Amino acid sequence: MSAPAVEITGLVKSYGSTRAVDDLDLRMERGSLLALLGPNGAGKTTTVEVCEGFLRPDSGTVRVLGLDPVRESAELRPRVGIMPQGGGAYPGVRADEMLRLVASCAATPLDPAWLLDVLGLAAVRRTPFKRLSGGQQQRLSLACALVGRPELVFLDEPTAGMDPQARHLVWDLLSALRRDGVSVLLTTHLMEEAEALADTVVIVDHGKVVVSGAPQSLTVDESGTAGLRFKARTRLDTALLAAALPEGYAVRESAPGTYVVVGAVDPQVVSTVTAWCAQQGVLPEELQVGKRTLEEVFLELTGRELRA
Ligand SMILES: Nc1ncnc2c1ncn2[C@@H]1O[C@H](COP(=O)(O)OP(=O)(O)OP(=O)(O)O)[C@@H](O)[C@H]1O
Repeated sequence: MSAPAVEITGLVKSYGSTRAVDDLDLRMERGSLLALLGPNGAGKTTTVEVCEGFLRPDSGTVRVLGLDPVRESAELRPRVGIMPQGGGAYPGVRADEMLRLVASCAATPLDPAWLLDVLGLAAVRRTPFKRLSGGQQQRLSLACALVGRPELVFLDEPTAGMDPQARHLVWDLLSALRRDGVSVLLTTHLMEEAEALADTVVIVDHGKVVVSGAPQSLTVDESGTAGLRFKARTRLDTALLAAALPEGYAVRESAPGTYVVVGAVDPQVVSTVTAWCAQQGVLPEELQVGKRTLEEVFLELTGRELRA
């Protein structure tokens, strides 16, 4: 059986006294798309740079396509595509020259003209890199990561700074790659990107995995149902509210002033919650029945906003 696309065990990486990655485990199956989601400074880039072989772990093991990314980098390089954060190129090089140059290093490259077209760059193919907009530079950098037909790609914030139209072009291309069996590991702090694309989302914070799983499984609550949430003043008596509900329901204050009713929601449950709030003289704001967003998952687990 072939090794996983990426397997990380107990990864620790510090910069001086800053522990950027703190005992992180991760497994990514071949042909899947994994999103490392977390706020700024969570350790996403550091994790990816260790996988790319640019940084050595302080401790722990990392295997990419079954290989050690530092010791076996020569074997890995032709099989892996990399889009670093911020990209970069010679300022004077034209978009198509740059992509053709990268393609010339690969055994069986994709057609550069096709890739420029798919990424909405055909009209600027003769434009020097430094004159491309930030979003166009990002797309060219993505094209460079993909043109060699890699088995696995690492994309560090691939859509940062793109307008919604460009972002959707990139999402479509990444979905197509995944359908073709390419393994994709991307970092993002856009939860809608993770929800739209990923088979597996790994939410990281302070260098640790907070939670991981399929987006559909993370966004239902622990009872496996859609759940009910509302906001109100802090420190409501959650035990009292739970007692007003049928047996088996639980109520938590998941973050200060955010309440979650865990259990199957039906009209009677909504009515009981609002009636109980009325008795307490409390207005339940933003009352919501349905799946959580990944933003809410992060908030409930860390007490902080993902975008903060
Ligand atoms: N070269 C470096 N030297 C010192 N500290 C660093 C260096 N690179 C990263 N750090 C620190 O390590 C921590 C993790 O950074 P990292 O870039 O891996 O996070 P990130 O999740 O990718 O963040 P972002 O979303 O902002 O890119 C942060 O506290 C950061 O300041």
